Amino acid sequence: MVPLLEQSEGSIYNMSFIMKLHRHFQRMVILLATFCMVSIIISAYYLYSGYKQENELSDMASEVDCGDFQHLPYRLMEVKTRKLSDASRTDPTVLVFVESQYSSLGQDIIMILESSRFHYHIEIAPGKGDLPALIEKTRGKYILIIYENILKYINMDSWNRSLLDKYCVEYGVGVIGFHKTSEKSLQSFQLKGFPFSVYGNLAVKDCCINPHSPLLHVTRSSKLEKGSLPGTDWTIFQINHSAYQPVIFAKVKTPENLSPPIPKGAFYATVIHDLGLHDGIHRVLFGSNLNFWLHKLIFIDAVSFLSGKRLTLSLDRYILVDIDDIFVGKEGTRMNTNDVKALLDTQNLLRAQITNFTFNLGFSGKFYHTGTEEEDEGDDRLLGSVDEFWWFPHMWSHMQPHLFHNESSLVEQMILNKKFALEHGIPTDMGYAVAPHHSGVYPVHIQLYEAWRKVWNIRITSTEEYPHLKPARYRRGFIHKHIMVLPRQTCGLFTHTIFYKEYPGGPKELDKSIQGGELFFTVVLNPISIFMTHLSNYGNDRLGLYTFVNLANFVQSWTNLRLQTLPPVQLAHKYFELFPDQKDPLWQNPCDDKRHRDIWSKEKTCDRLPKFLVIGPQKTGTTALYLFLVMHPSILSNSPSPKTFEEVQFFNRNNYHRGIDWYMDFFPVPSNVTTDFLFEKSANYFHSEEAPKRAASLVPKAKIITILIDPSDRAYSWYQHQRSHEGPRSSEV
Ligand SMILES: Nc1ncnc2c1ncn2[C@@H]1O[C@H](COP(=O)(O)OS(=O)(=O)O)[C@@H](OP(=O)(O)O)[C@H]1O
Repeated sequence: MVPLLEQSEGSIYNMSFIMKLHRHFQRMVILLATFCMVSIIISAYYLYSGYKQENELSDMASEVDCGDFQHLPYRLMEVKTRKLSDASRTDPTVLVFVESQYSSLGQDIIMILESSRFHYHIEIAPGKGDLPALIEKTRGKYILIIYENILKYINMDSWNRSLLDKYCVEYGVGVIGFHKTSEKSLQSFQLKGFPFSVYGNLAVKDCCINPHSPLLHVTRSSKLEKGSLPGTDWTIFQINHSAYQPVIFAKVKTPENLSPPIPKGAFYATVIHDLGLHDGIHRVLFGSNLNFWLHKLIFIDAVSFLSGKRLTLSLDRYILVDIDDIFVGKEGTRMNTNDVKALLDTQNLLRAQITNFTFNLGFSGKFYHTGTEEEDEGDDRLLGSVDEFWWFPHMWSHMQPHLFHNESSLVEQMILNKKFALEHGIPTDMGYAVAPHHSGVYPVHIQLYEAWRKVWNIRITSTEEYPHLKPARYRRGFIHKHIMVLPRQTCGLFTHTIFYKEYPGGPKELDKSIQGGELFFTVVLNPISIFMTHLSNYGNDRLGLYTFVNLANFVQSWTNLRLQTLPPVQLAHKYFELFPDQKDPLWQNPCDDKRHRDIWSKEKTCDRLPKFLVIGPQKTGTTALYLFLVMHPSILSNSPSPKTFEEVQFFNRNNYHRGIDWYMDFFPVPSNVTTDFLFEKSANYFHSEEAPKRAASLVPKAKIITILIDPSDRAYSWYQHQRSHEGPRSSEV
């Protein structure tokens, strides 16, 4: 028997064990419950803060310098976009809806498309949203749609909008639009159909690029771009949906009066990308125009991305820097030995950024050693490093070739320069030459072409003048008499730009041009840029070195472009490989452009061009008409051609490549330019594919005469003609 006490002790012991167990269990339950609660709270916190982060992206971003990308909010991670459909079912033409023919943003859009050599079609955006035909047979007519004013797209009537959306989805076509607020617009509103708010009429500053934006191609996400952005009418997008990605951010400068208020110093998207996750259509919206250079760059990339890379610029950029007149310069403005040393050092420095970079030096031997003592030593230092550079000849005495009517005197001048080159070990086989002031290159002075070939075996030259100096984006190349003429670009350095402080328009103009201005976009938009600079840009303040070092730095910081240099012959082949359709020239009247007239030989005239053309067609009585016309005392025609008799047949076939001197030689010099009428009859201009554009270019004001008769009469006459000439088709008729 267990004693009671003991019994009770035992039972007490048992009881306390159970109670302990119970307490432990209770504690465990409480602990577990607490743990669960804490987990829930933590999860809720993170969920909430995650949501908040998405909603208040800009607030988070405001605390970081966007150059430090690892601290930027999670939304800036790589994203999956909806794949663009096969865009090859559309023509590579952009449909641009502009506000008016003269609207400035519309013109900027067109300017970039033209400079990129993309095809486009312009429509004035109608109020209701009526659309042009988008499909031809089963093919889409447009690869991309651009709205200068995105509100025209957003507010179009539902019928047109659903048509456009259907087209975009079916053909994988994206939309680019610009939202620019005016003084009248609301400061804050919801963009109809989009899950984000828009704030307008703002000034913004300090901007950076989302490095994970799938749009980026040419553009490289770089450091924070400090400073105010142009204009005070910016729109910013406050996104709270993961289907939209910011592309560019900027801080708001004037947020005081905003309702609802937004934090000062926060980053907000000025460009957003609708990833197409919602309705299958990619859209890129700009909260301003294209005045800001980074918007221009992103616009180029948006066109590339949304066209499935069919309207895209390659990343290779070839740059050739010519230094003209390396010995020609006023005493006191030329290079001394230190300048030459700096030239060599900079050339080496630039090679790190521009593969194979080499300055291309042009020389006129007559001016060697015509500076001060120090400058003459500079000349010798240049020749002491002759192998470090590429060289190209000018005229011996820097004369303009169009002043030489006689080819043999041009040849003489060139021989003198060649002798100088041989005496000083300057290479004579580069195949490239440039003429002072573009003289003789375009408009073509045929004597120059002939002399170049004979003396130097020149195969390449360059000019800014074809077809005209301005607009620069229309400059083209051509091949004439086996000489490849490449377009030259303008870099803003001339004989008189020798001091930074005295740069035209103020020194900051040069910096602006380099940092996202004209010079920068010249490189971005032209696969090949040949720049002409002058000796005096490398002495004095050495502006030439300043310009190209800073340009290369800027291009490298903000783009993915691969800069390189090629010797002129290879460069020319590359050019016509890229632009084969430019090989054939299109001649213009040299007297229609003042700059061209100035470099057109005084011994030649522009008056020996026809005022009207009888274009055929054949067998319609053109010979009879020709004979009747020449009976008139004021109507004069060409002298006969040995091969084609009264017809010159210039515009239709290969005679065109003989040049305008050849053509004009057929015509008399009119005794009275106003009352005399020169004309030409070539009956096969009528069916020539080339003749219309060639004639429109050279004689744009010429009247055209054509004779139309009953086609069966013409066919019968043609049949007789073929029979009498034993033509191949006569027996088939
Ligand atoms: N005044 C007048 N009115 C109408 N038709 C005329 C006139 N004069 C010539 N002819 C007829 O035109 C035919 C020759 O045309 P073309 O001179 O244009 O021929 S060509 O293309 O230059 O070879 C040729 O036609 P066929 O005789 O039928 O061959 C000419 O007879």
